[in-house]
Amino acid sequence: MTTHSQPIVELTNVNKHYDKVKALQGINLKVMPGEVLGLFGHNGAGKTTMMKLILGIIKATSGTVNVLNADPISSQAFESRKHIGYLPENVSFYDHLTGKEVLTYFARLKKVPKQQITDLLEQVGLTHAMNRAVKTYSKGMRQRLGLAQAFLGQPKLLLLDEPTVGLDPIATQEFYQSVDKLKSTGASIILCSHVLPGVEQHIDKAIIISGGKPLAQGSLQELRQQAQLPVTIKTQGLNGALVTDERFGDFVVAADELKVPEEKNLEVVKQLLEMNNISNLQVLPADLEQVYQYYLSHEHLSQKPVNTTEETKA
Ligand SMILES: Nc1ncnc2c1ncn2[C@@H]1O[C@H](COP(=O)(O)OP(=O)(O)OP(=O)(O)O)[C@@H](O)[C@H]1O
Repeated sequence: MTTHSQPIVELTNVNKHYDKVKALQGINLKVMPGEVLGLFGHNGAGKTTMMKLILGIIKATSGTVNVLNADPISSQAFESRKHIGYLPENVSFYDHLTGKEVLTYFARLKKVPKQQITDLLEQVGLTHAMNRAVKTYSKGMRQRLGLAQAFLGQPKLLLLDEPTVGLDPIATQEFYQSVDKLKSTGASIILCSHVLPGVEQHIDKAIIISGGKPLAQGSLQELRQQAQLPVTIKTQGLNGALVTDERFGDFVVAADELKVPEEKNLEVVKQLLEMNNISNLQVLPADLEQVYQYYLSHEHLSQKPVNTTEETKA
């Protein structure tokens, strides 16, 4: 039985080569129960390869893969596979069926009680459209139907491959609300994407890969600390006083904006608050996109991965 201290997914020293292509190299990874991992990288970085290894579709060239206490390509994985939900990239359904019929079909395949169908349609906000043909659905509605499909059988592990590609900002937000709801039932989620805006608040930790190699992994806070990215402070009301103030000479990047090393943040905020005419102040830590850009642009400097064994949560 899976206890709370055991990882749901564990990859140890995993390499995957397709002939001469080293699709993954030296991957070490743990995903704990109820944890959401973001898997980030450019096209061809190795994200889908990692998903396929976890699903047991392909075999690692070397290293060990353990998913729900089994090697996903072993015969023992037959049982554990029932507890895995998967939303592939570019999900497609039988367009002439209704949303409810699509889910009924997958529920029968997965041997899941029918009751779950209406519950899940409600959870992803598709109750109003469940009797309409899928061909009338928007891209966002199809993605949400895909998520409901992936969540049939209350999986302990959910794999989402580029789930928000092609979704507008509102649909993306709605999609993540559904993910959060499903996460609250205790499932672990691996979410792979190269669309970063909006993901940040929905993940517990991230791994950034490039050319099959891990560049960094850990909670966002840990990644920010490792990268030593400055905090942005935006001010209002100072009318140019920032630029002429010698104390801020090293930090000013615009008439009302500073970039300050994290350890100086508090000191600078105190100084700013004492200035005449300050009417507002915003402190913004580096976001996921900046963290991602940092690690990719410093790739040549990071010969070895950062934090490959940690499993702390933010
Ligand atoms: N079956 C295969 N045979 C040969 N090479 C492959 C195969 N599958 C993937 N690759 C190669 O492995 C590398 C990683 O591919 P992968 O599909 O995992 O990347 P990805 O990060 O998912 O990319 P994308 O964001 O474009 O989907 C790429 O160089 C790709 O060309």
